[in-house]
Amino acid sequence: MSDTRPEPEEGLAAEVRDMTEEERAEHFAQVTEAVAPDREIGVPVGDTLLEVADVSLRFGGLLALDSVSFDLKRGEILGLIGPNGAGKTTCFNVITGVYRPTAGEVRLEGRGLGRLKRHAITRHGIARTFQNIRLFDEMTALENVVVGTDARHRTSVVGALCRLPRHWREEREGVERAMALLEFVGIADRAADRAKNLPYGYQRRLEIARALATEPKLLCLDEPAAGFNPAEKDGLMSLIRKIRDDGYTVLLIEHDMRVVMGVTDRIVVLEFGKKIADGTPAHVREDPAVIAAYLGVPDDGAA
Ligand SMILES: Nc1ncnc2c1ncn2[C@@H]1O[C@H](COP(=O)(O)OP(=O)(O)OP(=O)(O)O)[C@@H](O)[C@H]1O
Repeated sequence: MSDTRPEPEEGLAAEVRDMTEEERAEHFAQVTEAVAPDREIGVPVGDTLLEVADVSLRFGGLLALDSVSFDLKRGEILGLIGPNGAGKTTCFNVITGVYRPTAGEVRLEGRGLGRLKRHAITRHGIARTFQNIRLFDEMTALENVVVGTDARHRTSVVGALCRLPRHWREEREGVERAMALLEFVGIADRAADRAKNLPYGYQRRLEIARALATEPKLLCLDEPAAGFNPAEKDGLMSLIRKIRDDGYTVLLIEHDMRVVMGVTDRIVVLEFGKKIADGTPAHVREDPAVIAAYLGVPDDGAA
């Protein structure tokens, strides 16, 4: 990938490009507010948001997760790494309700997610992106994000069909917030383009915007840097930090060690479905069990 990273001026809607520096600062403050309306900006790493408690998951004869436990603090960027087949995506799938654990429990803000369905888990505040981009190809970038804001709407189907005032207000607010999100992730200049026509890097950012549209407490990113060149990876790292600084908590699966080491506060390492390490990037990098798990993997290559 060579031409997909937004330059500083790229990704901005035309009217923002024409603004003075002061107007832009004011505008971006409003964008930040619109992107995280209910969050305290700049929340410090704090109390426990998510607990993965003794979770096991069996696929037939394969124990894909074996009594895995870790937690995630509010405002933290946590990396989940491990060699291929270690159980990272399975762990995401358990957290987001795709699979139910064979044993153990996932708790969000102390509350077991139990038998909640996927959409209910989204409503409780967990959103994700996918290893293989999943967008509505024929919809515009803006429409893709508006769909995400729908998860928060309170109008009933009857209310929508009867075009009640709340329905219109929510529609309008949804579009405004979606536009702010496109700007936040740096792709507002292509808001009206169909998703399938966007450059690859824009599609990845669009997935993130759509996930943020559900106003998650926890954003789970599954290999967001896959297929990116080094400059694009730098751009992505800045975006992940910006997302955290806006009050979100981030769980990141990523194969690229430079990205993982550069952006996370803490890292959990899985191998063959078991947790083998949990600590700061500096600690994990020196851990003999982690080094052994990764032996033979090139520095900049797959984790
Ligand atoms: N639906 C499934 N049915 C059976 N086995 C599965 C299923 N999903 C995953 N597995 C197996 O579970 C193990 C963990 O897979 P998982 O995809 O979670 O690993 P991963 O760490 O995300 O790997 P990668 O880095 O390659 O994406 C693997 O052995 C995989 O083959």
